[in-house]
Amino acid sequence: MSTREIRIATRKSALALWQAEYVKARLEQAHPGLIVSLVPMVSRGDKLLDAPLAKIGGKGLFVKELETALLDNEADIAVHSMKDVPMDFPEGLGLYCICEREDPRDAFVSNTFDSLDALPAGSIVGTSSLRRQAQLLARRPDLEIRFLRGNVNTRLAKLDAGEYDAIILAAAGLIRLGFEARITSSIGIDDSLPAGGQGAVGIECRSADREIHALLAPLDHADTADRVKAERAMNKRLNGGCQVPIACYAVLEGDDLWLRGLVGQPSGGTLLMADARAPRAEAERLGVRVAEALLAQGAEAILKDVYGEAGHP
Ligand SMILES: NCc1[nH]cc(CCC(=O)O)c1CC(=O)O
Repeated sequence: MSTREIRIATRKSALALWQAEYVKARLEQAHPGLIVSLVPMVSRGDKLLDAPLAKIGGKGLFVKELETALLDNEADIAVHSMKDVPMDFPEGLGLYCICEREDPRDAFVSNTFDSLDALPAGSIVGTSSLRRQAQLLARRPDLEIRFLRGNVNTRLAKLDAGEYDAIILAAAGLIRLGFEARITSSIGIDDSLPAGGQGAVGIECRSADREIHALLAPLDHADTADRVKAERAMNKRLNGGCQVPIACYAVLEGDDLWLRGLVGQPSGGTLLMADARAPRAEAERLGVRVAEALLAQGAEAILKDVYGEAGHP
């Protein structure tokens, strides 16, 4: 029996729907005649919009409902922003495709100032990412970080309402939603190391669905997949995700991966950094190596403080 229809589980946010539509279009293009439908659902992370992610149970907040739909056979694949995907999957599910990465950088968005450096002392910057906060304050301890969550449209509306002098968002989300013109300036990788997986879309499905795996194969982008594999291996070793002050970013140099990693105090007082290179076939070992270099510098104590405040492991 051959698969004729694929049902995509997706969150209902504009960005999630964009990503699901993107996967649908690419599947239809690769497999003429295949019927692809969307199964939109609300995740816990979408319901609890006014709490800091780190305080409401952290990892997996955006993917659990989608995974349940896969396990209950209400959908066949789930499309995720890779930076929101936990390191481990429920029994019977796995990640079978990583699509080509969009711009991985963080973006500075302001209606008044041209760049981070142009912000006067005391300016109010909106972000709820401890990773962005730590790196921002390390460079500009004179800025005031103010809580900002919600989907991309909500965050831009809050900036436009005058609640912040500037906000920081992932460039990828802005570009995908057609808001590229709102990017005042892109922040260099060195100044704001991204979250593992930032800018990449991944597809999760049932491990036993061989036919689905084969249908997804044309969408897989090997370069992105190896880079993200190294980043996720580092996060996994540090037990981290996108809700903790951990950053990492891998690039290819020929057939070698160069992985940079960072763990920071949310205050910006301490930023630990490490990097290493390895053949791309050893992506996972590379991730573990950089994580261990960070642990050797004391990353565990910093992360323990953060988890302690957040009240989860
Ligand atoms: N944590 C929310 C989230 N998950 C993925 C993106 C952006 C797109 C991406 O990184 O693929 C965002 C928004 C943001 O950080 O600005």
